[in-house]
Amino acid sequence: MRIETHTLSATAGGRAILTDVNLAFEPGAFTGLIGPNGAGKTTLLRLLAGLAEPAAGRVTFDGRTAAQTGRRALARGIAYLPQSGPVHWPLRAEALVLLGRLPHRGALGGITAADHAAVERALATADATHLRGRIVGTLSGGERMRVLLARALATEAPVLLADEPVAALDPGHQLACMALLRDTARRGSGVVAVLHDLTLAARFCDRLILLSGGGVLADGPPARVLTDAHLRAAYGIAVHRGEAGGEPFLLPWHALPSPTCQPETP
Ligand SMILES: Nc1ncnc2c1ncn2[C@@H]1O[C@H](COP(=O)(O)OP(=O)(O)OP(=O)(O)O)[C@@H](O)[C@H]1O
Repeated sequence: MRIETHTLSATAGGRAILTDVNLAFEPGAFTGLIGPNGAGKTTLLRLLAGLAEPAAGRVTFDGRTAAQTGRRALARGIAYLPQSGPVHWPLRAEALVLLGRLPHRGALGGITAADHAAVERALATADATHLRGRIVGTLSGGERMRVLLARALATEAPVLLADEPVAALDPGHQLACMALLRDTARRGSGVVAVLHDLTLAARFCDRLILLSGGGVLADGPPARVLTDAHLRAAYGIAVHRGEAGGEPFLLPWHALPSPTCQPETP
């Protein structure tokens, strides 16, 4: 599924968050959505998922609006992994993952062998099989995130939108999760993830979109987006750069006084 935004604008609490955003997301690419706190990453992701209405402009899914596509087709086409928060439902992890299969069920349809197989695959892929019997509310932040990732994977949708999927994970699971998202894109899905770790973003993503100042400050391959000038303008930081095994890495090194944010002019 190809998702496009057309002169998309978003407001929240009476304030403009994003203005005139034009982007296209193709199948088979892993895109990282980066930018400072409050830049509008979650806002954009929810619009891409058809979960929110834009203030102006529109989002299309294979050329059609959310209304034309229909709620059920959207739910089958797009898996949305929200930012991790507490889960208060007294639900076992396996039952939560099974909820990812809901878009595939008919009005009176029961759980099929295909649903069970998809849940098994998703639990294994997210390294969450051993958590299947646990009550979700008792899981640690990282365990909960892996179960929520399994729920998104169980949908087996051609698009996966993930909001800070690695924020609560330990370094080993961060690397595994980023590799999993990249592999999911390699198999043909469109994957978009909100990320704060710039080194992980640079290493694993095909494309980065840097949001800042109400719009897209930079969009392209990681090396073109993560320049000193862009990082200074968006985050107000200077970075330390290096290389390991032929791959570049960068570490946020120190904060600079008063960043200025200017969206890129087309
Ligand atoms: N319901 C709301 N009412 C008022 N302001 C809101 C509402 N929802 C979001 N905002 C504001 O919109 C801006 C963008 O929020 P959003 O969650 O998209 O940012 P973000 O880039 O994902 O940030 P973070 O990196 O902190 O998660 C923020 O300033 C936020 O406070």
